[in-house]
Amino acid sequence: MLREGMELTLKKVVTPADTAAKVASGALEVFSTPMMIAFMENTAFELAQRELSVGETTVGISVNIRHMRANLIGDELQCNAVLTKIEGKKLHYTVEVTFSGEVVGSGDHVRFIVDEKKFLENIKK
Ligand SMILES: CC(C)(COP(=O)(O)OP(=O)(O)OC[C@H]1O[C@@H](n2cnc3c(N)ncnc32)[C@H](O)[C@@H]1OP(=O)(O)O)[C@@H](O)C(=O)NCCC(=O)NCCS
Repeated sequence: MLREGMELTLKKVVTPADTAAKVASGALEVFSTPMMIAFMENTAFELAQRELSVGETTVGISVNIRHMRANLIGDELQCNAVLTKIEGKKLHYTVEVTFSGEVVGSGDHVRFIVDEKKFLENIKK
């Protein structure tokens, strides 16, 4: 069962697929902001998914993130997500990525609990 205050920490090593040059968010071979946000979303998603029923999942509906420190391929990062507030189907998180104890990026993220089948059926074509 989901409870306010739950948290999860995941690790990841920066790979060549994660760079700004690779995902076209910039020119340099450094850890990209979109892949940092994907790591934050993945941590928040995993935290919720472990507690949901079969057929339920979460989708991301909001991110408000700062990226404060650059990283190179091979750096081992940690992401911590804390479920700060449950508001009906809305799950509010704080997320923080660190490298060697220094903050790489942080911010707020919101996910929404959906029924997988209904969500896909409701997408307008
Ligand atoms: C999640 C989603 C289905 C909610 O739509 P819905 O079921 O019609 O629900 P509503 O529009 O009534 O919104 C429910 C609540 O979420 C809020 N909300 C919905 N989308 C939001 C967004 N993008 N940012 C912030 N709040 C949002 C609404 O303001 C509402 O808040 P309230 O209950 O306090 O009034 C819809 O926003 C959506 O499909 N978003 C895209 C998600 C996505 O594709 N993510 C990427 C894949 S993981």
